[in-house]
Amino acid sequence: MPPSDQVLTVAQMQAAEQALIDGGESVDSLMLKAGRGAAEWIFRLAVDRPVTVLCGPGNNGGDGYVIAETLRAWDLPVTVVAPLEPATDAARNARTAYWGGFSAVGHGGVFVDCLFGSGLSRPLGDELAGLVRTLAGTHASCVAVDLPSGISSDDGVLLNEDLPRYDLTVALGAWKFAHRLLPARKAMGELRLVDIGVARVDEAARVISRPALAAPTQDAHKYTRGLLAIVEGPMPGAAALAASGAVHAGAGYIKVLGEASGLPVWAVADPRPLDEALEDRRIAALLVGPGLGRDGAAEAKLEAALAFDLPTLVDADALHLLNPAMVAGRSAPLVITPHAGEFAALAQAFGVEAEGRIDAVRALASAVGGVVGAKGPDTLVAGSNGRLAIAPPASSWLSTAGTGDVLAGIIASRLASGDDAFAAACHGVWLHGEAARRAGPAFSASELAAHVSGAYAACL
Ligand SMILES: NC(=O)C1=CN([C@@H]2O[C@H](COP(=O)(O)OP(=O)(O)OC[C@H]3O[C@@H](n4cnc5c(N)ncnc54)[C@H](O)[C@@H]3O)[C@@H](O)[C@H]2O)[C@@H](O)CC1
Ligand SMILES: [K+]
Repeated sequence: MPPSDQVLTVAQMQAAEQALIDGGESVDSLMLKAGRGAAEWIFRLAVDRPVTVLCGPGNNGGDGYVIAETLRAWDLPVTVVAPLEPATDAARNARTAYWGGFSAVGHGGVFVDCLFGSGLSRPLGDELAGLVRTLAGTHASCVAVDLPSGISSDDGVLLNEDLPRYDLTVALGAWKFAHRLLPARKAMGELRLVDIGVARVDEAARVISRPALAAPTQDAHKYTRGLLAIVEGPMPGAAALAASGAVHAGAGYIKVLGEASGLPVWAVADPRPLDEALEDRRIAALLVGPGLGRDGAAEAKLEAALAFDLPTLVDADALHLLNPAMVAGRSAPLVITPHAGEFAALAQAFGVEAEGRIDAVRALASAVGGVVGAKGPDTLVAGSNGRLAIAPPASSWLSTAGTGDVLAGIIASRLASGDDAFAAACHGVWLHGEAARRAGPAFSASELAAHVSGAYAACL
């Protein structure tokens, strides 16, 4: 089986294919594996309906001829639409080996898009884009092979407007970024992966999967499990929500540095001046930002918190105050969790200029010297060393107020429990997504927090 959690760039995919070719495969043999693997999924979807395969000029088109011939041999009615001649040897060979018919358009059953895959370098011209739309509109089901045509593989950007939605996308050899990132992911329907023998690529991005977490040891006490201190601001509800997320995610003791009115009874308030409160040597990790405000007092609190050089998560309001001087000279782990708006403010404060979202997230992690959890419907986690992880799709019900505070509490709790910063962010993102799945529809942030322990139980 291919490593099903790895996500490859086009360049990494080409290098992986080259490694297979160096090991004795040929492009033609890889195309046969890819095409036949895809044909199996299409056969299941088609049942006995006719199939129209749209074949482009490159190796994605070559896959299309293999698919068409395989389905034809399995007695499905198949036709090929080929607006462009094959332009690679492997695609030409695959076309020669196809014994079925051609037509200008097909209609009825299943449309299989093999026009372009990872080699698409520019938007589809009007004629080709129109053909894809027509075929999608005249068939009951649509399947994309490797990628829907018109999508940029490395960042999931749509190169054309009004692209069709597919029922199934069959990825070949490995996931590409477009399979995991919006807006492309929205167009793909169900995702399946065909094994062509691609090996593990060490430096590849990963999809975040269920972590293996430990239960407290027999001799554990609240301090060995980790004391998380949350810096309170003028909006204490946010700190309380973060505390609720944190208590279910591993830390043994949650302290709120402030007046902490309205806190749950299990959280301990420390109303002393922040400098004094931070002297507590038992603090294993700090969370600063939720409900902090953005005024001078908030800035002073953030500065004081970061100066203690403890494992720290900076979130929410504090992300609008963070600047390079505050993180210079720190050596303890740092995690920041900006949503898109906070990310833009940080990119400006840290002078980050990058082309696409992935490069920008990596560049910010490097500039901050920590881990960035770039929150959104397709959350990315980047380490300052270039490591990258992508969250699995999560419940859209997470789009409600306070869920970010809960996430901050969960990740900070993992930091207090001893996870390294990258693991804390990945584990936290997974627990948060799983808690949302368990919470079902239309939950409040506090209900979400209550489901974190169930998500944790799934990791034991
Ligand atoms: N390289 C390999 O060993 C394998 C590749 N496979 C398939 O090969 C695909 C990649 O093949 P290619 O690199 O040939 O790429 P594509 O098949 O995506 O097509 C690239 C071709 O289309 C042209 N092109 C790009 N954008 C265009 C546009 N907007 N309008 C018109 N022409 C355009 C390019 O000049 C090139 O000739 C993968 O997605 C996968 O389906 C699989 O068969 C497995 C093996
Ligand atoms: K395609």
